[in-house]
Amino acid sequence: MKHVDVTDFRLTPGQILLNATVVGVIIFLCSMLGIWTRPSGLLAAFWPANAVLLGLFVRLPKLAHPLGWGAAFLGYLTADLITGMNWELSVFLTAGNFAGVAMGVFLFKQLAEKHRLLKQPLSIIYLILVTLAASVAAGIVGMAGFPYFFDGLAKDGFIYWFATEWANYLAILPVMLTLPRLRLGLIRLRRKQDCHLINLHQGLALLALILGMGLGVVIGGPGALAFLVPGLLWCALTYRLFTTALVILCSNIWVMLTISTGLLDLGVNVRDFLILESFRMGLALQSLAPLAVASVMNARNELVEQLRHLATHDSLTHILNRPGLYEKMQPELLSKKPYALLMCDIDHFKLVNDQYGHACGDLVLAEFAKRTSACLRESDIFARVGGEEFCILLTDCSHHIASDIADRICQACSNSPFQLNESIQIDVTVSIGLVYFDEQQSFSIEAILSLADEALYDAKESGRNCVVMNLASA
Ligand SMILES: Nc1nc2c(ncn2[C@@H]2O[C@H](COP(=O)(O)OP(=O)(O)OP(=O)(O)O)[C@@H](O)[C@H]2O)c(=O)[nH]1
Repeated sequence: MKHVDVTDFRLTPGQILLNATVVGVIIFLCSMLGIWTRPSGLLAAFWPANAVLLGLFVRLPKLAHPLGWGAAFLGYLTADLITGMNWELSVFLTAGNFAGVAMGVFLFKQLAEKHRLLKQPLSIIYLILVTLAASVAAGIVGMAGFPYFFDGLAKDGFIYWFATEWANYLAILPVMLTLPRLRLGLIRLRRKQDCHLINLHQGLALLALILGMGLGVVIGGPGALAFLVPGLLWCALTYRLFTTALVILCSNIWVMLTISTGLLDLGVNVRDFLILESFRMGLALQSLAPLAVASVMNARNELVEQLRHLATHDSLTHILNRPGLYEKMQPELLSKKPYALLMCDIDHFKLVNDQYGHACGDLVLAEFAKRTSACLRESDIFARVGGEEFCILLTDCSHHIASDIADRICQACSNSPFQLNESIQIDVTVSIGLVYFDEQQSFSIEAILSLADEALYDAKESGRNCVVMNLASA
Protein backbone atom coordinates (compact mmCIF):
# COMPACT_ATOMS: atom_id res chain seq x y z
CA MET A 1 0.00 0.00 0.00
CA LYS A 2 1.27 3.45 -0.86
CA HIS A 3 2.28 5.45 2.19
CA VAL A 4 0.72 8.92 2.27
CA ASP A 5 2.20 11.54 4.54
CA VAL A 6 -0.93 13.17 5.91
CA THR A 7 1.02 16.06 7.40
CA ASP A 8 1.43 17.45 3.86
CA PHE A 9 -2.28 18.17 3.68
CA ARG A 10 -2.22 20.19 6.87
CA LEU A 11 0.32 22.73 5.61
CA THR A 12 -1.03 26.07 4.49
CA PRO A 13 0.39 27.63 1.27
CA GLY A 14 2.18 30.15 3.51
CA GLN A 15 3.89 27.36 5.49
CA ILE A 16 4.88 25.53 2.31
CA LEU A 17 6.40 28.73 0.95
CA LEU A 18 8.21 29.40 4.23
CA ASN A 19 9.57 25.83 4.34
CA ALA A 20 10.76 26.13 0.73
CA THR A 21 12.47 29.42 1.50
CA VAL A 22 14.26 27.86 4.49
CA VAL A 23 15.44 24.95 2.30
CA GLY A 24 16.60 27.33 -0.46
CA VAL A 25 18.55 29.54 1.97
CA ILE A 26 20.19 26.56 3.74
CA ILE A 27 21.27 25.00 0.43
CA PHE A 28 22.57 28.33 -0.83
CA LEU A 29 24.66 28.81 2.34
CA CYS A 30 25.96 25.22 2.28
CA SER A 31 26.88 25.58 -1.41
CA MET A 32 28.71 28.82 -0.66
CA LEU A 33 30.59 27.06 2.14
CA GLY A 34 31.57 24.28 -0.29
CA ILE A 35 32.73 26.78 -2.91
CA TRP A 36 34.52 28.94 -0.35
CA THR A 37 36.50 26.05 1.18
CA ARG A 38 37.63 24.78 -2.24
CA PRO A 39 41.35 25.61 -2.45
CA SER A 40 42.52 26.20 -6.02
CA GLY A 41 40.15 23.66 -7.53
CA LEU A 42 41.97 20.63 -6.25
CA LEU A 43 40.48 19.77 -2.90
CA ALA A 44 36.81 20.60 -3.51
CA ALA A 45 36.27 17.85 -1.01
CA PHE A 46 33.95 19.45 1.49
CA TRP A 47 30.57 19.77 -0.23
CA PRO A 48 28.00 19.68 2.58
CA ALA A 49 24.94 20.83 0.59
CA ASN A 50 23.82 17.40 -0.70
CA ALA A 51 24.16 15.61 2.63
CA VAL A 52 22.39 18.49 4.39
CA LEU A 53 19.53 18.46 1.84
CA LEU A 54 19.17 14.68 2.14
CA GLY A 55 19.28 14.91 5.94
CA LEU A 56 16.63 17.67 5.97
CA PHE A 57 14.28 15.74 3.66
CA VAL A 58 14.69 12.54 5.70
CA ARG A 59 14.21 14.19 9.10
CA LEU A 60 11.46 16.58 8.01
CA PRO A 61 9.59 14.92 5.09
CA LYS A 62 7.23 17.88 4.79
CA LEU A 63 10.16 19.93 3.47
CA ALA A 64 10.47 17.53 0.49
CA HIS A 65 7.53 19.27 -1.21
CA PRO A 66 7.98 20.04 -4.95
CA LEU A 67 8.47 23.69 -3.92
CA GLY A 68 11.19 22.54 -1.49
CA TRP A 69 13.01 20.75 -4.31
CA GLY A 70 12.58 23.84 -6.51
CA ALA A 71 13.99 26.11 -3.80
CA ALA A 72 16.97 23.78 -3.33
CA PHE A 73 17.58 23.91 -7.11
CA LEU A 74 17.60 27.72 -6.96
CA GLY A 75 19.91 27.63 -3.92
CA TYR A 76 22.52 25.52 -5.76
CA LEU A 77 22.21 27.58 -8.94
CA THR A 78 22.44 30.97 -7.23
CA ALA A 79 25.61 30.02 -5.34
CA ASP A 80 27.25 28.82 -8.56
CA LEU A 81 26.18 31.78 -10.68
CA ILE A 82 27.19 34.51 -8.22
CA THR A 83 30.63 32.91 -7.89
CA GLY A 84 31.18 33.11 -11.64
CA MET A 85 30.18 29.71 -12.98
CA ASN A 86 28.37 29.52 -16.31
CA TRP A 87 24.76 28.41 -16.08
CA GLU A 88 25.19 25.32 -18.29
CA LEU A 89 27.83 23.85 -15.98
CA SER A 90 25.83 24.87 -12.93
CA VAL A 91 22.72 23.05 -14.21
CA PHE A 92 24.85 19.96 -14.87
CA LEU A 93 26.37 20.01 -11.36
CA THR A 94 22.95 20.58 -9.81
CA ALA A 95 21.55 17.62 -11.77
CA GLY A 96 24.30 15.45 -10.27
CA ASN A 97 23.48 16.76 -6.79
CA PHE A 98 19.77 16.08 -7.28
CA ALA A 99 20.33 12.55 -8.62
CA GLY A 100 22.14 11.54 -5.43
CA VAL A 101 19.72 13.26 -3.05
CA ALA A 102 16.62 11.88 -4.84
CA MET A 103 18.01 8.34 -4.70
CA GLY A 104 18.84 8.80 -1.00
CA VAL A 105 15.39 10.19 -0.13
CA PHE A 106 13.69 7.31 -1.98
CA LEU A 107 15.77 4.62 -0.24
CA PHE A 108 15.58 6.14 3.24
CA LYS A 109 11.77 6.20 2.86
CA GLN A 110 11.82 2.42 2.53
CA LEU A 111 13.54 2.06 5.94
CA ALA A 112 11.91 1.91 9.37
CA GLU A 113 12.25 5.09 11.42
CA LYS A 114 14.63 3.43 13.91
CA HIS A 115 17.05 2.80 11.04
CA ARG A 116 16.60 6.27 9.53
CA LEU A 117 17.63 7.70 12.91
CA LEU A 118 20.54 5.23 13.25
CA LYS A 119 19.07 3.82 16.46
CA GLN A 120 20.07 0.21 15.81
CA PRO A 121 23.55 -1.21 15.16
CA LEU A 122 22.30 -2.57 11.80
CA SER A 123 21.30 0.98 10.80
CA ILE A 124 24.96 1.73 10.02
CA ILE A 125 24.93 -0.97 7.34
CA TYR A 126 21.77 0.57 5.84
CA LEU A 127 23.44 3.98 5.96
CA ILE A 128 26.40 2.61 4.01
CA LEU A 129 24.15 0.98 1.40
CA VAL A 130 21.82 3.96 0.93
CA THR A 131 24.66 6.47 0.63
CA LEU A 132 26.49 4.07 -1.69
CA ALA A 133 23.47 3.98 -4.02
CA ALA A 134 23.02 7.77 -3.79
CA SER A 135 26.70 8.31 -4.64
CA VAL A 136 26.50 5.90 -7.58
CA ALA A 137 23.49 7.87 -8.90
CA ALA A 138 25.47 11.13 -8.62
CA GLY A 139 28.49 9.39 -10.17
CA ILE A 140 26.49 8.31 -13.23
CA VAL A 141 25.42 11.91 -13.91
CA GLY A 142 29.02 13.04 -13.32
CA MET A 143 30.24 10.38 -15.75
CA ALA A 144 27.79 11.55 -18.42
CA GLY A 145 28.85 15.22 -18.32
CA PHE A 146 32.54 14.97 -17.43
CA PRO A 147 33.89 14.52 -20.98
CA TYR A 148 31.83 17.48 -22.23
CA PHE A 149 32.39 19.95 -19.37
CA PHE A 150 35.87 18.97 -18.14
CA ASP A 151 37.32 17.32 -21.18
CA GLY A 152 38.17 14.24 -19.10
CA LEU A 153 37.47 10.54 -19.18
CA ALA A 154 33.95 9.43 -18.23
CA LYS A 155 35.49 6.87 -15.85
CA ASP A 156 37.34 9.66 -13.97
CA GLY A 157 34.11 11.68 -13.78
CA PHE A 158 32.38 8.75 -12.14
CA ILE A 159 35.19 8.15 -9.64
CA TYR A 160 35.42 11.81 -8.71
CA TRP A 161 31.68 12.31 -8.19
CA PHE A 162 31.13 8.98 -6.50
CA ALA A 163 34.01 9.26 -4.02
CA THR A 164 33.35 12.89 -3.10
CA GLU A 165 29.64 12.28 -2.60
CA TRP A 166 30.13 9.13 -0.55
CA ALA A 167 32.75 10.69 1.73
CA ASN A 168 30.53 13.72 2.35
CA TYR A 169 27.37 11.70 2.94
CA LEU A 170 29.12 9.37 5.39
CA ALA A 171 30.64 12.25 7.36
CA ILE A 172 27.68 14.67 7.49
CA LEU A 173 24.52 12.53 7.34
CA PRO A 174 25.05 10.81 10.74
CA VAL A 175 25.02 14.26 12.38
CA MET A 176 21.80 15.22 10.57
CA LEU A 177 20.07 11.90 11.25
CA THR A 178 20.90 11.81 14.95
CA LEU A 179 20.33 15.51 15.67
CA PRO A 180 18.11 15.61 18.80
CA ARG A 181 14.54 16.61 17.88
CA LEU A 182 14.79 19.04 15.02
CA ARG A 183 11.91 21.54 15.20
CA LEU A 184 11.96 24.55 12.89
CA GLY A 185 15.71 24.56 13.04
CA LEU A 186 15.81 24.69 16.83
CA ILE A 187 17.49 21.95 18.79
CA ARG A 188 15.47 20.82 21.80
CA LEU A 189 17.66 18.76 24.06
CA ARG A 190 15.85 15.72 25.40
CA ARG A 191 17.45 15.26 28.77
CA LYS A 192 18.63 17.56 31.48
CA GLN A 193 21.93 15.71 31.59
CA ASP A 194 22.69 16.93 28.05
CA CYS A 195 23.05 20.43 29.46
CA HIS A 196 25.43 19.42 32.21
CA LEU A 197 29.09 20.20 31.97
CA ILE A 198 30.98 17.35 30.38
CA ASN A 199 32.31 15.05 33.06
CA LEU A 200 35.88 13.92 33.51
CA HIS A 201 35.47 10.75 31.46
CA GLN A 202 34.06 12.64 28.52
CA GLY A 203 36.81 15.23 28.84
CA LEU A 204 39.49 12.53 28.73
CA ALA A 205 37.93 10.98 25.62
CA LEU A 206 38.05 14.34 23.88
CA LEU A 207 41.64 14.86 25.05
CA ALA A 208 42.63 11.46 23.60
CA LEU A 209 41.15 12.49 20.25
CA ILE A 210 42.93 15.84 20.26
CA LEU A 211 46.19 14.06 21.16
CA GLY A 212 45.65 11.67 18.24
CA MET A 213 45.07 14.62 15.91
CA GLY A 214 48.24 16.32 17.15
CA LEU A 215 50.35 13.16 16.97
CA GLY A 216 49.17 12.57 13.41
CA VAL A 217 50.50 15.99 12.41
CA VAL A 218 53.80 15.56 14.29
CA ILE A 219 54.57 12.00 13.17
CA GLY A 220 52.82 11.98 9.79
CA GLY A 221 53.03 9.08 7.32
CA PRO A 222 50.27 6.80 6.01
CA GLY A 223 49.49 5.50 9.52
CA ALA A 224 48.70 8.99 10.84
CA LEU A 225 44.98 8.55 10.19
CA ALA A 226 44.75 5.61 12.58
CA PHE A 227 46.00 7.82 15.43
CA LEU A 228 42.46 9.17 15.63
CA VAL A 229 40.94 5.74 16.26
CA PRO A 230 41.53 5.36 20.05
CA GLY A 231 40.10 8.83 20.76
CA LEU A 232 37.13 8.26 18.46
CA LEU A 233 36.37 4.87 20.05
CA TRP A 234 36.61 6.39 23.52
CA CYS A 235 34.21 9.15 22.45
CA ALA A 236 31.84 6.52 20.99
CA LEU A 237 31.81 4.65 24.32
CA THR A 238 31.26 7.83 26.31
CA TYR A 239 29.13 10.27 24.31
CA ARG A 240 25.65 10.02 22.91
CA LEU A 241 25.22 9.04 19.28
CA PHE A 242 24.71 12.60 18.02
CA THR A 243 27.73 13.94 19.88
CA THR A 244 29.87 11.09 18.56
CA ALA A 245 28.71 11.81 14.98
CA LEU A 246 29.58 15.48 15.49
CA VAL A 247 33.03 14.66 16.91
CA ILE A 248 33.69 12.35 13.95
CA LEU A 249 32.67 15.08 11.49
CA CYS A 250 34.95 17.63 13.20
CA SER A 251 37.91 15.25 13.22
CA ASN A 252 37.36 14.48 9.50
CA ILE A 253 37.26 18.19 8.68
CA TRP A 254 40.46 18.63 10.68
CA VAL A 255 42.19 15.89 8.70
CA MET A 256 41.04 17.31 5.36
CA LEU A 257 42.12 20.83 6.36
CA THR A 258 45.54 19.75 7.63
CA ILE A 259 46.14 17.76 4.46
CA SER A 260 45.05 20.53 2.11
CA THR A 261 47.26 23.05 3.96
CA GLY A 262 50.22 20.64 4.02
CA LEU A 263 50.29 20.47 7.84
CA LEU A 264 49.62 16.74 7.78
CA ASP A 265 51.99 14.86 5.50
CA LEU A 266 50.72 11.36 4.80
CA GLY A 267 53.81 10.57 2.73
CA VAL A 268 51.66 9.96 -0.33
CA ASN A 269 50.94 12.22 -3.24
CA VAL A 270 47.50 13.59 -2.42
CA ARG A 271 47.71 15.66 -5.60
CA ASP A 272 47.29 12.37 -7.46
CA PHE A 273 43.55 12.26 -8.18
CA LEU A 274 43.09 8.53 -7.50
CA ILE A 275 45.13 8.59 -4.27
CA LEU A 276 43.13 11.57 -3.06
CA GLU A 277 39.79 9.87 -3.75
CA SER A 278 40.97 6.65 -2.12
CA PHE A 279 42.08 8.67 0.91
CA ARG A 280 38.72 10.49 1.17
CA MET A 281 36.76 7.27 1.09
CA GLY A 282 39.14 5.57 3.53
CA LEU A 283 38.73 8.45 6.00
CA ALA A 284 34.93 8.33 5.76
CA LEU A 285 34.76 4.55 6.03
CA GLN A 286 37.13 4.50 8.98
CA SER A 287 34.68 6.77 10.82
CA LEU A 288 31.95 4.15 10.56
CA ALA A 289 33.59 1.93 13.19
CA PRO A 290 33.20 4.43 16.07
CA LEU A 291 29.76 5.35 14.74
CA ALA A 292 28.72 1.68 14.91
CA VAL A 293 30.09 1.46 18.46
CA ALA A 294 28.08 4.56 19.44
CA SER A 295 24.98 3.04 17.85
CA VAL A 296 25.45 -0.23 19.78
CA MET A 297 25.91 1.78 22.99
CA ASN A 298 22.76 3.77 22.19
CA ALA A 299 20.69 0.59 21.69
CA ARG A 300 22.17 -0.91 24.85
CA ASN A 301 21.49 2.20 26.94
CA GLU A 302 17.88 2.34 25.73
CA LEU A 303 17.43 -1.32 26.64
CA VAL A 304 18.95 -0.82 30.09
CA GLU A 305 16.65 2.17 30.59
CA GLN A 306 13.60 0.08 29.60
CA LEU A 307 14.63 -2.73 31.96
CA ARG A 308 15.24 -0.27 34.77
CA HIS A 309 11.78 1.20 34.21
CA LEU A 310 10.18 -2.26 34.23
CA ALA A 311 12.01 -3.16 37.44
CA THR A 312 10.94 -0.02 39.29
CA HIS A 313 7.38 0.55 38.02
CA ASP A 314 4.05 -1.21 38.43
CA SER A 315 2.68 -2.39 35.09
CA LEU A 316 -1.00 -1.97 36.10
CA THR A 317 -0.96 1.59 37.46
CA HIS A 318 2.30 2.79 35.82
CA ILE A 319 3.44 4.34 39.10
CA LEU A 320 6.51 3.25 41.11
CA ASN A 321 6.56 -0.20 42.71
CA ARG A 322 8.18 -1.07 46.06
CA PRO A 323 11.80 -1.29 44.74
CA GLY A 324 11.19 1.97 42.84
CA LEU A 325 10.01 3.64 46.06
CA TYR A 326 13.05 2.38 48.00
CA GLU A 327 15.31 3.75 45.29
CA LYS A 328 13.69 7.19 45.57
CA MET A 329 13.63 7.28 49.39
CA GLN A 330 17.24 8.36 49.68
CA PRO A 331 18.33 9.00 53.30
CA GLU A 332 19.83 12.38 52.31
CA LEU A 333 16.45 13.39 50.84
CA LEU A 334 14.73 12.52 54.10
CA SER A 335 17.20 14.13 56.50
CA LYS A 336 17.18 17.70 55.18
CA LYS A 337 13.54 18.84 55.15
CA PRO A 338 10.37 17.84 57.04
CA TYR A 339 8.37 15.19 55.21
CA ALA A 340 5.31 12.96 55.54
CA LEU A 341 4.52 9.42 54.52
CA LEU A 342 0.99 8.33 53.63
CA MET A 343 0.01 4.67 53.56
CA CYS A 344 -3.26 4.25 51.63
CA ASP A 345 -5.37 1.08 51.49
CA ILE A 346 -8.59 0.73 49.48
CA ASP A 347 -11.40 -0.32 51.82
CA HIS A 348 -12.98 -3.76 51.47
CA PHE A 349 -11.21 -4.28 48.20
CA LYS A 350 -11.61 -8.05 48.50
CA LEU A 351 -15.37 -7.53 48.08
CA VAL A 352 -14.81 -5.74 44.75
CA ASN A 353 -12.86 -8.73 43.47
CA ASP A 354 -15.39 -11.21 44.82
CA GLN A 355 -18.42 -9.36 43.49
CA TYR A 356 -17.21 -8.04 40.10
CA GLY A 357 -14.18 -10.17 39.32
CA HIS A 358 -10.43 -9.60 39.31
CA ALA A 359 -10.45 -7.58 36.06
CA CYS A 360 -12.83 -5.01 37.62
CA GLY A 361 -10.61 -5.00 40.72
CA ASP A 362 -7.70 -4.06 38.46
CA LEU A 363 -9.72 -1.19 36.96
CA VAL A 364 -10.41 0.13 40.47
CA LEU A 365 -6.69 0.04 41.27
CA ALA A 366 -5.82 1.93 38.05
CA GLU A 367 -8.57 4.51 38.63
CA PHE A 368 -7.48 4.99 42.25
CA ALA A 369 -3.90 5.65 41.09
CA LYS A 370 -5.19 8.16 38.52
CA ARG A 371 -7.37 10.07 40.98
CA THR A 372 -4.66 10.10 43.64
CA SER A 373 -1.97 11.30 41.21
CA ALA A 374 -4.20 14.29 40.40
CA CYS A 375 -4.10 15.29 44.10
CA LEU A 376 -0.31 15.26 44.37
CA ARG A 377 2.38 17.83 43.75
CA GLU A 378 5.03 17.24 41.08
CA SER A 379 7.68 16.55 43.71
CA ASP A 380 5.64 13.90 45.58
CA ILE A 381 6.59 10.25 45.24
CA PHE A 382 3.73 7.80 44.68
CA ALA A 383 4.14 4.03 44.69
CA ARG A 384 2.08 0.83 44.78
CA VAL A 385 3.68 -1.21 47.55
CA GLY A 386 1.27 -4.16 47.73
CA GLY A 387 -1.98 -5.51 46.23
CA GLU A 388 -4.28 -2.60 47.12
CA GLU A 389 -1.78 -0.73 49.25
CA PHE A 390 -0.21 2.52 48.06
CA CYS A 391 2.44 4.72 49.60
CA ILE A 392 3.02 8.44 49.11
CA LEU A 393 6.10 10.36 50.21
CA LEU A 394 5.48 14.09 50.57
CA THR A 395 8.86 15.79 50.78
CA ASP A 396 9.40 19.28 52.11
CA CYS A 397 5.92 19.91 53.52
CA SER A 398 4.22 21.05 56.73
CA HIS A 399 1.89 18.68 58.57
CA HIS A 400 -1.02 20.93 57.46
CA ILE A 401 -0.19 20.41 53.80
CA ALA A 402 0.26 16.67 54.41
CA SER A 403 -3.13 16.27 56.07
CA ASP A 404 -4.77 18.48 53.36
CA ILE A 405 -3.38 16.22 50.63
CA ALA A 406 -4.51 13.08 52.51
CA ASP A 407 -8.04 14.51 52.91
CA ARG A 408 -8.12 15.43 49.23
CA ILE A 409 -7.26 11.84 48.27
CA CYS A 410 -10.07 10.47 50.47
CA GLN A 411 -12.53 12.90 48.89
CA ALA A 412 -11.31 12.24 45.35
CA CYS A 413 -12.34 8.60 45.89
CA SER A 414 -15.56 8.99 47.88
CA ASN A 415 -16.99 12.05 46.05
CA SER A 416 -17.92 10.24 42.86
CA PRO A 417 -18.33 6.51 42.17
CA PHE A 418 -15.77 4.63 40.05
CA GLN A 419 -17.21 3.97 36.58
CA LEU A 420 -15.73 0.58 35.62
CA ASN A 421 -17.66 0.12 32.38
CA GLU A 422 -20.98 1.20 30.88
CA SER A 423 -23.00 -0.79 33.43
CA ILE A 424 -20.84 -1.01 36.55
CA GLN A 425 -20.39 1.89 38.95
CA ILE A 426 -19.06 1.28 42.44
CA ASP A 427 -18.45 3.37 45.51
CA VAL A 428 -14.85 3.22 46.66
CA THR A 429 -13.31 4.61 49.82
CA VAL A 430 -9.77 4.64 51.10
CA SER A 431 -8.16 4.64 54.54
CA ILE A 432 -4.95 6.55 55.05
CA GLY A 433 -2.28 6.34 57.71
CA LEU A 434 -0.12 9.47 57.83
CA VAL A 435 3.17 9.92 59.68
CA TYR A 436 4.91 13.26 59.85
CA PHE A 437 8.65 13.69 60.40
CA ASP A 438 10.57 16.88 61.01
CA GLU A 439 14.14 17.30 59.77
CA GLN A 440 15.67 16.53 63.18
CA GLN A 441 14.50 12.93 63.07
CA SER A 442 16.34 10.10 61.42
CA PHE A 443 14.59 6.78 60.68
CA SER A 444 15.36 3.81 58.49
CA ILE A 445 13.04 3.25 55.51
CA GLU A 446 11.60 0.14 57.19
CA ALA A 447 10.87 2.10 60.39
CA ILE A 448 9.15 4.87 58.41
CA LEU A 449 6.94 2.37 56.54
CA SER A 450 6.15 0.49 59.74
CA LEU A 451 5.04 3.71 61.53
CA ALA A 452 2.80 4.55 58.56
CA ASP A 453 1.39 1.00 58.65
CA GLU A 454 0.48 1.47 62.33
CA ALA A 455 -1.37 4.71 61.50
CA LEU A 456 -3.17 2.92 58.66
CA TYR A 457 -4.21 0.15 61.02
CA ASP A 458 -5.68 2.83 63.33
CA ALA A 459 -7.56 4.35 60.37
CA LYS A 460 -9.08 0.95 59.53
CA GLU A 461 -9.98 0.46 63.19
CA SER A 462 -11.62 3.88 63.29
CA GLY A 463 -14.18 2.80 60.70
CA ARG A 464 -12.29 3.32 57.37
CA ASN A 465 -12.68 6.17 54.81
CA CYS A 466 -10.60 8.45 57.03
CA VAL A 467 -7.09 9.74 57.73
CA VAL A 468 -5.22 9.02 60.95
CA MET A 469 -2.14 11.11 61.56
CA ASN A 470 0.82 10.28 63.81
CA LEU A 471 3.55 12.76 64.57
CA ALA A 472 6.62 10.56 64.69
CA SER A 473 8.96 10.98 67.64
CA ALA A 474 12.53 9.76 67.55
N1 LIG B 1 -7.83 -7.23 41.28
C1 LIG B 1 -6.71 -7.33 42.00
N2 LIG B 1 -6.79 -7.72 43.30
C2 LIG B 1 -5.67 -7.81 44.03
C3 LIG B 1 -4.41 -7.50 43.47
N3 LIG B 1 -3.48 -7.68 44.45
C4 LIG B 1 -4.15 -8.09 45.57
N4 LIG B 1 -5.46 -8.15 45.31
C5 LIG B 1 -6.55 -8.49 46.21
O1 LIG B 1 -6.72 -7.49 47.20
C6 LIG B 1 -7.47 -8.05 48.25
C7 LIG B 1 -6.97 -7.49 49.56
O2 LIG B 1 -7.89 -7.81 50.52
P1 LIG B 1 -7.67 -7.67 52.08
O3 LIG B 1 -6.18 -7.50 52.35
O4 LIG B 1 -8.33 -8.84 52.74
O5 LIG B 1 -8.34 -6.35 52.48
P2 LIG B 1 -9.66 -5.60 52.06
O6 LIG B 1 -10.68 -6.49 51.48
O7 LIG B 1 -9.23 -4.46 51.21
O8 LIG B 1 -10.17 -5.08 53.44
P3 LIG B 1 -9.61 -3.92 54.32
O9 LIG B 1 -8.24 -3.60 53.86
O10 LIG B 1 -9.61 -4.47 55.71
O11 LIG B 1 -10.54 -2.78 54.15
C8 LIG B 1 -7.30 -9.57 48.13
O12 LIG B 1 -8.54 -10.13 47.76
C9 LIG B 1 -6.29 -9.75 47.01
O13 LIG B 1 -6.54 -10.91 46.22
C10 LIG B 1 -4.35 -7.09 42.10
O14 LIG B 1 -3.29 -6.81 41.54
N5 LIG B 1 -5.53 -7.03 41.42
